Amino acid sequence: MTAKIIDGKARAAKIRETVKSAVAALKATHGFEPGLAVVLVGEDPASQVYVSSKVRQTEECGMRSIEHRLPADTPEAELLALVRSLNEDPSIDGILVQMPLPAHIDSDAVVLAIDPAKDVDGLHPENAGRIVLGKSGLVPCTPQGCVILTKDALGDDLSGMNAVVLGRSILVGKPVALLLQNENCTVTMAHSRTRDIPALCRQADILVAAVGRPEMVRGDWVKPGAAVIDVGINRVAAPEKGEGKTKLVGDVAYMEAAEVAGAITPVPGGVGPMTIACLLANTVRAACRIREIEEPAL
Ligand SMILES: NC(=O)C1=CN([C@@H]2O[C@H](COP(=O)(O)OP(=O)(O)OC[C@H]3O[C@@H](n4cnc5c(N)ncnc54)[C@H](OP(=O)(O)O)[C@@H]3O)[C@@H](O)[C@H]2O)C=CC1
Ligand SMILES: Nc1nc(=O)c2c([nH]1)NC[C@@H]1CN(c3ccc(C(=O)N[C@@H](CCC(=O)O)C(=O)O)cc3)C=[N+]21
Repeated sequence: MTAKIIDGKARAAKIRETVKSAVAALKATHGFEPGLAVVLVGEDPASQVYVSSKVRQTEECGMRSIEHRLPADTPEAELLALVRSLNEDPSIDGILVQMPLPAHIDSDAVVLAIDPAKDVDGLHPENAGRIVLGKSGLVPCTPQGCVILTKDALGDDLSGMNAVVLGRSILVGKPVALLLQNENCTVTMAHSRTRDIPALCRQADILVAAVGRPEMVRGDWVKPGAAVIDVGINRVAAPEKGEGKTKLVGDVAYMEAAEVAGAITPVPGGVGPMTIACLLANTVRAACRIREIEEPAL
């Protein structure tokens, strides 16, 4: 079997078109443009790339984008003060603080300081709690993207399917597992202490890999016909491209898994672009909820 490739890049472009139309309609009927603030502390090169694409895509959708780049040694108090000023700023509807933060900053304290109504990353305990309760809040972007791509592959009704989620981080693994449970999947969460992960994975109709281990999931871990959602973004050496060259690989050994799976997301071009598209959609949702106006279907 050769898997259908789930084109996250194309799906993300479609979401951005919908967001763009929704933003134009809000401007015409309510006279405002949603605004997103992205905060980056330090000079991590990968983070700089993501932040630049977030800014560009926000503007392409007709929204306002504000970027704050702070030096790596910024005191926690200063970052907290910035977050509070963004909370108060009526031109800002969404706040994203890029993770990870430098070690001297307590990231829990920073997330807690974000107004939950503007928490477009869905990381504030209030939004995290809403997912646990199965209530609608602001849903974290990468997990939202994973569910959309899964439904594209398997159809809207995921009831009764076995899902295995590798990884239990606050940003990805845990919320993905909860969202799939809210879709009536039977969900198993695996992590670094889980026994016999390959056998567990072979039970999965939906296999989500979010561990940050390059190509950890092998072809013989995949149930024939399964949907494989590869969240991992790992930069590894690529000597075949020349000395000192690198490439991006996922947490799944793509070529092997694609021989067995029914559908699979590539890296790059899978979950990554969906994350940013969902961030833009969340910013529009936040802007509408803050103003108590009807939300467009996104
Ligand atoms: N596409 C996108 O938009 C995004 C991609 N990413 C990528 O997704 C990956 C995961 O990110 P993130 O969740 O933030 O990572 P974290 O490092 O925060 O979490 C990794 C999780 O994987 C588990 N884990 C690590 N090694 C193993 C192993 N050998 N066997 C089983 N479980 C293991 C850890 O277990 P334990 O809890 O026991 O330590 C942990 O729960 C990374 O490659 C990251 O770059 C992240 C965010 C967005
Ligand atoms: N508060 C917070 N929220 C996040 O959502 C968050 C974060 N911090 N920290 C870092 C991770 C990582 N992340 C990605 C976003 C887009 C791509 C993406 O667009 N990737 C492209 C290619 C990227 C490239 O070529 O380098 C792709 O997979 O096709 C990847 C990864 C969001 N994260």
